Amino acid sequence: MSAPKKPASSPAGSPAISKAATTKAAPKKPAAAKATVSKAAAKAPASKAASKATAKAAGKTTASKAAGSKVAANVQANVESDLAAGTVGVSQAAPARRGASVKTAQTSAPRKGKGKSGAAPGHDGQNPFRALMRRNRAPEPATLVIFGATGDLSRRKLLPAVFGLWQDGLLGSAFNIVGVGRQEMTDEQFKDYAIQALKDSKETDAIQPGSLEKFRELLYYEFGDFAGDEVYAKLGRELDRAEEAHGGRKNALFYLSTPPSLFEPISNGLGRLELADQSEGWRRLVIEKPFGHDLASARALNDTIHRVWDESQVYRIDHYLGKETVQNLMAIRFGNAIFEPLWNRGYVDHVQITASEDLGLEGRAGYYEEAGVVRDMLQNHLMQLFALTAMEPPAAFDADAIRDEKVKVLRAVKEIPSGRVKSVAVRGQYGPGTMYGEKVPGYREEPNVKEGSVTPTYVALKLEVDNWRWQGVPFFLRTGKRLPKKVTEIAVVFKRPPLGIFPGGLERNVLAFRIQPDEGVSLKFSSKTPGQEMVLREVVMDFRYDAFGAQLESPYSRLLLDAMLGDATLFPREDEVDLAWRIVSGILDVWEAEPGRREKGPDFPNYTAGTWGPDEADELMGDDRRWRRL
Ligand SMILES: NC(=O)C1=CN([C@@H]2O[C@H](COP(=O)(O)OP(=O)(O)OC[C@H]3O[C@@H](n4cnc5c(N)ncnc54)[C@H](OP(=O)(O)O)[C@@H]3O)[C@@H](O)[C@H]2O)C=CC1
Ligand SMILES: O=C1O[C@H](COP(=O)(O)O)[C@@H](O)[C@H](O)[C@H]1O
Repeated sequence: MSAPKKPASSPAGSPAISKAATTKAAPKKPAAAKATVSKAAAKAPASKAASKATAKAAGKTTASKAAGSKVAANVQANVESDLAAGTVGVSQAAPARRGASVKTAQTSAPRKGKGKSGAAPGHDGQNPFRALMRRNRAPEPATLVIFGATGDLSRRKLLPAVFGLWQDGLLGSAFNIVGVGRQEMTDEQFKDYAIQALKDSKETDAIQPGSLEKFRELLYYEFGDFAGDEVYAKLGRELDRAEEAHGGRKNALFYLSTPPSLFEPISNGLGRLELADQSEGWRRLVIEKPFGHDLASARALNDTIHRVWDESQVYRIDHYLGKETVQNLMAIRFGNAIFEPLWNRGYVDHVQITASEDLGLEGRAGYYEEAGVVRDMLQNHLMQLFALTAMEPPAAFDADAIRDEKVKVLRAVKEIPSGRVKSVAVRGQYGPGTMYGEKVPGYREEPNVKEGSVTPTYVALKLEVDNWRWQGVPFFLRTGKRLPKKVTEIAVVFKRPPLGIFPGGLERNVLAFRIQPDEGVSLKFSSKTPGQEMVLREVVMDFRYDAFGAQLESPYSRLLLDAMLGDATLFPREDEVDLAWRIVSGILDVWEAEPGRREKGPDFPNYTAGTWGPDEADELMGDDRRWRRL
């Protein structure tokens, strides 16, 4: 059991932990173990279609930047010249508190896969905004335990996110990772697997020389049947080993990156072996989405989890809350005085929230056939975007103040009983079509989708909020797969001017928060066109997030670090999840009624891949409003 203490070897100067070869008995195959490493290694890192689409999106980013309007270009130029002149109020003298590896990152080539560098330099070639980009707290020594470490999410997102944090020196000293899975593997085999995953993932930061070798030393693996006790007993020994190695407390973050059917057995197993007990160090549970299949199952899951864990130990992850620009929505709303006075029924005509995806099913039929777009995107990501847009200003920027406000506004959403579904919600499923000049199959032709499937891949929804701020202001939400492009945006559309004294110019102003790609904020307003006539046209004032010259971090790295620091601000609380399910459950009840009880089955497919969804979605907006062209 006694693991030798190993000298520091991380780029951040963190002591790495080494496991004595004798600490693990020869692997014994558990009942549930079904494959060997070769199966794991055989899994494709990312589908061809996905990488192609991403590459296209990256290409488009550059193209659309170049094509920005003159106004946009001027505003951008102003921001950059302000930066260069140092007139933006950011102290360049602020000492860098991060480790050496961060300094290297500031001056080194852009990170792999993120496609963003574009530093706007100050006098000394450094972007002064970068001085603000640091975390002043490091987590305590801890073990990150990833259940489902051989899965797609772990391979493509989690391991790269942890590696990025570690390489940036943000994980403090004595951090280590235990992967847990059902496949029989030795530590060495898991290390090989994880290092290969880092090399393959598009999300991995630029790898500093020697980093992978050092990171490898932090990785361990355990396997077993998640329904039994043995695997949790082995985890207990891993925590003893980590404590001996770094002399800290036995802090542990358990990340459930498994199919949802395993959330309860794993939570119970950790409880049975007393691994949720915090007497020897903090213990936290991160749970992936989907959190429940409907309101009843989400409540049952919450109850089961709370038999073992206190709510303060539970971190339900919604990766949209880890996106920089989602957080920037709060910064802009509550860090400025000019927006809040307009943010209400007096000035706002309606709000549009769009999360369109160009990707199709990506081989996830097993999951998606059960979930569909309502559970996959609407109940979680879009409801969170809605809540952040519509909530009242919190009294403080802390977990409970923010989550209390989100809960209040979710509670104010007008119920959607079965009888109202038809008038406020539109569903769709894509048929065959063309994306980026290539033919793509319809949903029903995707591998492993049931013949004649009625699973929706598109939803548009009109939400009404019964409170003083938003009475009479509709919120239109839409999301779908195989739409023409990947774009997530929140657009606050203002009322028209009360009187038109110029030819033209009675357009609605729009404040648009671009969550991804081309992250930023733009304001559309009317301006006089040059010339003798008083003729107005719409122009756009554009702030691009890349003016900061920083690569955007992966949402998973932000959320993992927050969970390790015990900051739950960006994690939905139990009551938020419950309310979001309540809002969508009327829709699910109608759309998933037994064929006999259904008024009329959906006429699927009802939109062509590569188009903006079914026509009914336009009708949902009414005569005087239309979806933004994105
Ligand atoms: N993939 C993604 O992009 C996203 C995923 N998520 C969520 O993350 C979680 C994980 O997803 P993902 O990684 O795609 O899922 P995968 O199906 O790729 O695998 C998850 C892991 O669970 C293991 N596993 C599966 N079934 C069993 C079982 N019966 N007993 C023991 N272990 C099992 C797998 O082992 P093995 O390797 O042996 O099959 C693998 O290690 C899910 O809750 C998903 O909804 C959320 C957002 C995005
Ligand atoms: O959670 C999910 O999100 C992705 C979209 O996430 P994004 O960060 O790429 O916008 C979606 O494709 C997937 O179906 C869903 O499970």
